[in-house]
Amino acid sequence: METAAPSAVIVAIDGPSGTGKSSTSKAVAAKLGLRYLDTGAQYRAITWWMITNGVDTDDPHAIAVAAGKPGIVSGTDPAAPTITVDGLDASGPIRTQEVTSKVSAVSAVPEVRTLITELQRSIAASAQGGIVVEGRDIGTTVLPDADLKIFLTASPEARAARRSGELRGKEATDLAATKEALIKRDAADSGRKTSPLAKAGDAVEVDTTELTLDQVIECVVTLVEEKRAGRK
Ligand SMILES: Nc1ncnc2c1ncn2[C@@H]1O[C@H](COP(=O)(O)OP(=O)(O)O)[C@@H](O)[C@H]1O
Ligand SMILES: Nc1ccn([C@@H]2O[C@H](COP(=O)(O)OP(=O)(O)O)[C@@H](O)[C@H]2O)c(=O)n1
Repeated sequence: METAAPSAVIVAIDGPSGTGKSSTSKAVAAKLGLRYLDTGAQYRAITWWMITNGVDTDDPHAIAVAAGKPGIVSGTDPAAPTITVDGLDASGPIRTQEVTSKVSAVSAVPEVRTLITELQRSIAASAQGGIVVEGRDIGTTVLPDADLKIFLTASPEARAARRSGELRGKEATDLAATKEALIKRDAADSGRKTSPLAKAGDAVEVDTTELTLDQVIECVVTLVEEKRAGRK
């Protein structure tokens, strides 16, 4: 006899910028009836708060002192994820190039990471039916006991092309500048002392360079279903 309801599953999806983490995670969560958490949005939200409140983002001490002040709330419906800071919708302002250029410095501050990591763990713990959590350190640090860990990669060229396609029309950008900014952010995120961007030893690596988004989604859905079925 087959068992009935699938058990709650926690999926960690990590990787550098433009590998498809957000698009894949949202789609997988929606298909499988799981919640969805964009942890990058939380680091962007705290960075936006620092900028709008005049905190010098080049001063780790000032960032550490202010880290506990903003109230960040993430909505985890994959069809309509939300992020608010002190009750204000931050989904637009957190995507500006100014925030993108400063987020690595803010997210490298240990006090910021401790607070945001606690928030992420409590969100994951309260997601009764399971959740897909995407970021940089989910499999290594935030949820080391996740049922399934995926590490997405893609060539810098493919990632820059995807990002600049997204930015076109919003803010002036060109491919070379996008690629340079992306490589710089990867280096900062991989090189920081506290929970750097890294593949967990037990993560499944998926190179998305030559795959369509649908193929990546299908691949991850299959891996989750295999986990749920207890076949792996
Ligand atoms: N496999 C893929 N092939 C082509 N475009 C993709 C693929 N995966 C994602 N994209 C596109 O690339 C952009 C960045 O994807 P996103 O999911 O935001 O990446 P990340 O969260 O890793 O930064 C989006 O516009 C998305 O639609
Ligand atoms: N788990 C995470 C997620 C994001 N971040 C930081 O937040 C930044 C923005 O993350 P993001 O996922 O929104 O970035 P994109 O890849 O979508 O551009 C990253 O460059 C990291 O500095 C982190 O440190 N740890």
